[in-house]
Amino acid sequence: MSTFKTLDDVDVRGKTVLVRGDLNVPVEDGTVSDTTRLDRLAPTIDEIADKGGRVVLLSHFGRPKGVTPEFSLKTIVLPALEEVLERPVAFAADCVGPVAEAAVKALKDGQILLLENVRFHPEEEKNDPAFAKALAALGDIYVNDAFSAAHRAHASTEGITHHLPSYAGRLMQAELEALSAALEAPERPVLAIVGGAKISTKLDLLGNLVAKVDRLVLGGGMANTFLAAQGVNVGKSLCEHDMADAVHSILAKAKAAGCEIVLPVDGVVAREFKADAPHEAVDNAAIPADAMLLDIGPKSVANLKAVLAETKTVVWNGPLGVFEKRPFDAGTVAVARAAADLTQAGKLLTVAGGGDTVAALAHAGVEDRFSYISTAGGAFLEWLEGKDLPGVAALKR
Ligand SMILES: Nc1ncnc2c1ncn2[C@@H]1O[C@H](COP(=O)(O)OP(=O)(O)O)[C@@H](O)[C@H]1O
Ligand SMILES: O=C(OP(=O)(O)O)[C@H](O)COP(=O)(O)O
Repeated sequence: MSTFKTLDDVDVRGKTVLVRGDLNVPVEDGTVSDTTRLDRLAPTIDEIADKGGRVVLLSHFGRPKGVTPEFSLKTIVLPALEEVLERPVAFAADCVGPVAEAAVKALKDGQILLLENVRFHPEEEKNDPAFAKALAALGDIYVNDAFSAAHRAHASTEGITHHLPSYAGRLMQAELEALSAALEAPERPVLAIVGGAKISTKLDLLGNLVAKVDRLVLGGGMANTFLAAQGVNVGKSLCEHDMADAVHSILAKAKAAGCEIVLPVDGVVAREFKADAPHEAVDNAAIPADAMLLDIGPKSVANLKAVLAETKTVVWNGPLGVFEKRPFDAGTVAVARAAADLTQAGKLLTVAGGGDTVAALAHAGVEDRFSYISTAGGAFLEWLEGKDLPGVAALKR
């Protein structure tokens, strides 16, 4: 199998290096609530800058529809990045065209420039060849250090590699090595926990994941979507009602593969999406039509603790509830701590990842008590399915 080139294979001195990072960090109250993705990207940026390369950073942030100030990388992410790097980072208000070109031209050896959100151009997600070429025109070489976005065949992760010598960054290398070491031959039973808010974009991967794991526990908006597809009235909960067919197809695949799907049996509901909103725990059959499920309930937590006790390997992406708003963090925190305790007792191997998942595990105080924490969520699960991730495959070409 051909493998990719790394920073060991190139002299970056005096070169303009386009570095694709994943600066899609969780934000709470106008600040970055978890800097893990920045911390883990920093060694690649430092190495290139210290060797005299000119670093031009490319990233997406959120899922904007066109240019929206709320998704600018300038306001919240840029200051956090400068703090992590402990060096100044210049900024250009566009990632292609004259604004970007002028900012790149002004860069000196060892300096760093961040370009505005690549998703402000719809051509990014379409992997438009002309847009990929325009990005590539800004640099001499390309380094992909965004493992967590490697499941996307976008212009800044895939298309650009057709135009520039391409290398893997240190985080990309480290993630692939760590995940292979932990999960190449996992001890069974293997349990996957998938929660969170990204539903339709993660449903596809569940269909394959059920063939790889013995049990699949669902929480968050993903669980709501499964419950609704099975006729449970989930009220005003986060749910993609039009995904019922996809859900039934996954349930059929799980059955054929002998994978047990574990859904919540109860939930914590509230009528307002805010911390300390009046709330109650109810069984699935009693979810009020005007309320939202914001966490799994105590019976579901007890179930999951029992399931964990008979599991050898856990892979986890997506919080089980709205962990950012107390007390709706309780389910995620309880399950995370139970998994961490079993890990520390040497009874369980735990691998978790995802921007918000890492923030949730840090909130639970267990980020150092899992076996491995990945910066990636969806990408890590797709890697686990055995898929050749487009962003990684492009580096191997
Ligand atoms: N029941 C729920 N209702 C609404 N949002 C939820 C629910 N459960 C979890 N979430 C939200 O899901 C988000 C994380 O989802 P996602 O982006 O898929 O995870 P990750 O970034 O780890 O891959 C969190 O902001 C959390 O508040
Ligand atoms: O946060 C990310 O993925 P994750 O939610 O699976 O951890 C990546 O930045 C990819 O973002 P996307 O799912 O909008 O392509």
